[in-house]
Amino acid sequence: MEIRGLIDRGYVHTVIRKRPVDVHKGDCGKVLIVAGSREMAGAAIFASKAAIRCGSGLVKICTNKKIFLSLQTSVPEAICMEWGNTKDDLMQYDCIAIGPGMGVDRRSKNILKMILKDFDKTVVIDADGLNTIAKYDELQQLVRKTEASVIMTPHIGEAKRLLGNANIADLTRIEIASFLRKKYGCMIIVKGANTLVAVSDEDAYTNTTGNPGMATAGSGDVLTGIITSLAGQGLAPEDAAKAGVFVHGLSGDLAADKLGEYGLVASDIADYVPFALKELTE
Ligand SMILES: NC(=O)C1=CN([C@@H]2O[C@H](COP(=O)(O)OP(=O)(O)OC[C@H]3O[C@@H](n4cnc5c(N)ncnc54)[C@H](OP(=O)(O)O)[C@@H]3O)[C@@H](O)[C@H]2O)[C@@H](O)CC1
Ligand SMILES: Nc1ncnc2c1ncn2[C@@H]1O[C@H](COP(=O)(O)OP(=O)(O)O)[C@@H](O)[C@H]1O
Ligand SMILES: [Mg+2]
Repeated sequence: MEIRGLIDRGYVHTVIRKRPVDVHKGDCGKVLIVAGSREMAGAAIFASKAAIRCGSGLVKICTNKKIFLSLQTSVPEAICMEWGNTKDDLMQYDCIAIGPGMGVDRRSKNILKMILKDFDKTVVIDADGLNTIAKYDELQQLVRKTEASVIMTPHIGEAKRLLGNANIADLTRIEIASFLRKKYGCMIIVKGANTLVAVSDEDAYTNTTGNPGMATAGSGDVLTGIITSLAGQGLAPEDAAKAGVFVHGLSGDLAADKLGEYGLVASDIADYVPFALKELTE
């Protein structure tokens, strides 16, 4: 695997376009985000707020009923759904995200299994979605076999778990991506300063946006929402992954210009997504 180039503004301009005047919400993607739990409502809020702010026509959140009220207060545009109802026809969605703050248990395993078996568009897997896959061989096989285009978004700690707790401390980002790619055969985003996006066994790209202010709880959940939204709006999985990390970093940069790096929080990144998209489509 080699770094083929940088993810820069010039490239992102070619994949995120100004909206046609006659567009309607049905054209803007219907996405499902499986996220959150009683202890971690925030993760579901950040991901769904980012997805709606990134332009999705409809965002549905599948989560624990106990956090419906917090979600509906923080992101009233999103529709809440209970875990048990995930069987509701998955193919109606243009993209599905799974993982932020959902916990690692049998229920997480079962939902992942269902999505990987029954869905054939883009699936973004983050956080506890990745931790659950790391725990069950059966899911690891399914990631390799699924017809869906899977995008995994690990930070270094999650990457280590996905590689069976191997010692990866001395590996470069590209070596980590390469091992993950060999094991899972899907698109891999290794997060952190200069996030790396590995789109095939040969090709990887480095992001050029983002700042240390983004080292704050929930900023990865925002990234999940952005990539999911872009894939749901019709970007090819590879473009959703690459443009998604760029838009995420640019939103963080615009937020930091205004707020500085210390006080920047995840909700700010989601709130600045519209400004990043405005800049990119003007
Ligand atoms: N408000 C909410 O609801 C929020 C909920 N959230 C949810 O919390 C859940 C747990 O997710 P999490 O990422 O916080 O914990 P976890 O996977 O154990 O990772 C920590 C381990 O990984 C390592 N590590 C991490 N990054 C690294 C790096 N860049 N480079 C190197 N190492 C790195 C780190 O190592 P250390 O720093 O200790 O050396 C440590 O061992 C998950 O469901 C998530 O969605 C969050 O989204 C926050 C907001
Ligand atoms: N120093 C940094 N520079 C640029 N981006 C960063 C930096 N630190 C963290 N980020 C970004 O913030 C996000 C953190 O995601 P993650 O570790 O999953 O956090 P959380 O689980 O709390 O949401 C990633 O997109 C990562 O690239
Ligand atoms: Mg995370």
